[in-house]
Amino acid sequence: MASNPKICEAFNAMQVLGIPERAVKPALKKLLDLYDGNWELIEAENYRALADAIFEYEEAKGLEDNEGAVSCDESEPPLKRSHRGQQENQVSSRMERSSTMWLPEKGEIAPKNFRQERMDSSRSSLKDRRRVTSSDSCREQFDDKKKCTTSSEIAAKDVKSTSERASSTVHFKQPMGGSNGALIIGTSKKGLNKMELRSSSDSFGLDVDSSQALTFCKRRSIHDINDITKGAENVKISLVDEIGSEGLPNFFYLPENTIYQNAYLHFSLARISDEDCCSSCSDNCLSSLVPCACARETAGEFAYTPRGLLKRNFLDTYISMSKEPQKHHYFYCEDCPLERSKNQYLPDPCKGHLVRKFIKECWRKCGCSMYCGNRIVQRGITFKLQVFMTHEGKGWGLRTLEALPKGAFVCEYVGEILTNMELYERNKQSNGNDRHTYPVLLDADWGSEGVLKDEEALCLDATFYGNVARFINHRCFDANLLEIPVEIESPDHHYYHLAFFTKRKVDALEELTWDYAIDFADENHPIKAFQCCCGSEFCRDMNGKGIKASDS
Ligand SMILES: C[S@@+](CC[C@H](N)C(=O)[O-])C[C@H]1O[C@@H](n2cnc3c(N)ncnc32)[C@H](O)[C@@H]1O
Repeated sequence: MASNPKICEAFNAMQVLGIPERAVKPALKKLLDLYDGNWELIEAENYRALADAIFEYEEAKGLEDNEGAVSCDESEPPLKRSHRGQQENQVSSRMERSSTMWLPEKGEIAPKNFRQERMDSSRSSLKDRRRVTSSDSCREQFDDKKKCTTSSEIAAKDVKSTSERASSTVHFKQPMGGSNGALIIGTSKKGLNKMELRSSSDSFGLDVDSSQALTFCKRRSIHDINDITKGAENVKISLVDEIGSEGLPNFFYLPENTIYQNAYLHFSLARISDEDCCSSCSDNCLSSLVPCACARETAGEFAYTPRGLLKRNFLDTYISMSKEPQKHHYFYCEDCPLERSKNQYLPDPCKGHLVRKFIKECWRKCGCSMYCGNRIVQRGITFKLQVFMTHEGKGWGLRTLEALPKGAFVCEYVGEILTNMELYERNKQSNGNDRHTYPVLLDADWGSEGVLKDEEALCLDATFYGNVARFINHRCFDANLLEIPVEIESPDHHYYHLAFFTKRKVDALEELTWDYAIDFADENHPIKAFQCCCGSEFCRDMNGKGIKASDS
């Protein structure tokens, strides 16, 4: 072990991940050269650059090696010190490749122990592996991550179990916070109006076997941690992991809801009647003396203030609906699409859907401008937000980097638009062991029409494709956000946007949370809810970890 404490710490950090000193040494030397001895860069994000450099070094060595077997012989000379320009080239070529990932050959049957399979195949020949770009099917990637069972929840567990195994195969895995499969929980008087779905995790991994060969199962990140939206939003949204416990989450960033397959959505100007738009308005509807037709949905009053915040009376109504849903109006379907999706032939009776108030924004058939005060949600995210690793064991979370006023629009819940049938099918394929995300049911207006067809009963699932809202964690009762249905392009309410607004002032760096309305006591819940560690003194989970905000 080296005497320099910095080096010792680096070795220790890598050892936790199962990487032996001899593999760390050359890469560390190279990095120190490259960064002119700047340890801060090496230590950042729990030695992420070092882990990456080890991979690069071993990969390069593996390619040089005809057999593909990578030797970790300590007697090997360290890498030649490269010329600075050369190193910069290496860095940029690495960045160019950063959106690629390794996948098994098409048609290969998923091996039971995919980790071992990867180890073997990378040992036999790196060339054998197929390089796939991130534009390849997202689903393929999610399916694959199950096989390359990685997780750093994970690393510790793996290291322990591997040290117990004679083969002493150890794994360095970076998990993704992604998910797979889903299950609908319908809005009921019990307060369940969300659907839950399982997630699994991984990103890339490195395996070391007893023959001392280092092989890698690396998944190139599909994310830019400086801006996970990849330029899709008005603002950049960074991702930080001060704890260093997980890899990047596994999903594709989607700034707008997008149809998965069967959902019936038909936006057309012809379907917007004169009562559903304000074609004779101009500029800013909020400044006219008489509210225009677009305020009809909200009883002739605009929901937003001239400062772009939700008016207090609207906010109070929505807060009351989320706190005491039982005091509000429910609709019971004659033939409930949600129950139908669970059992087509003998559906259970409808459990009830909370009737919600909509906000209607001006849209393309309206005469006003994009700066009209009645266009808030459609203008997208404006506040500085950040995805971060929570300390309470909730995984990734979303926080604001600036103070937010009460009633401010933060972001919408964006995901794939699925029919309930499709979501139910997804859920059936879920292995049920992983972190759930919470798809939402778009049932705010199911009561207003007769029997809804399957393709009209919709939900949003941000598991595979979604925006920052997929990182918003649950908090019982006193969450700082609430979700409001917003009509923009479709007057029929089968489809609408679900927008998050602040319930109160929120401080800079505070985590943003919403109440998923989970009934933790519901034994019949088809998927077991997580153990809640929201920290709220009103936490509903009797089995929760009971971590109060002040404890963290
Ligand atoms: C919509 S995702 C939120 C983002 C998630 N934390 C991640 O890392 O991707 C919901 C999942 O986050 C975790 N989670 C959210 N709120 C939580 C809470 N209060 N306590 C424990 N886990 C929570 C659970 O695993 C839940 O299934």
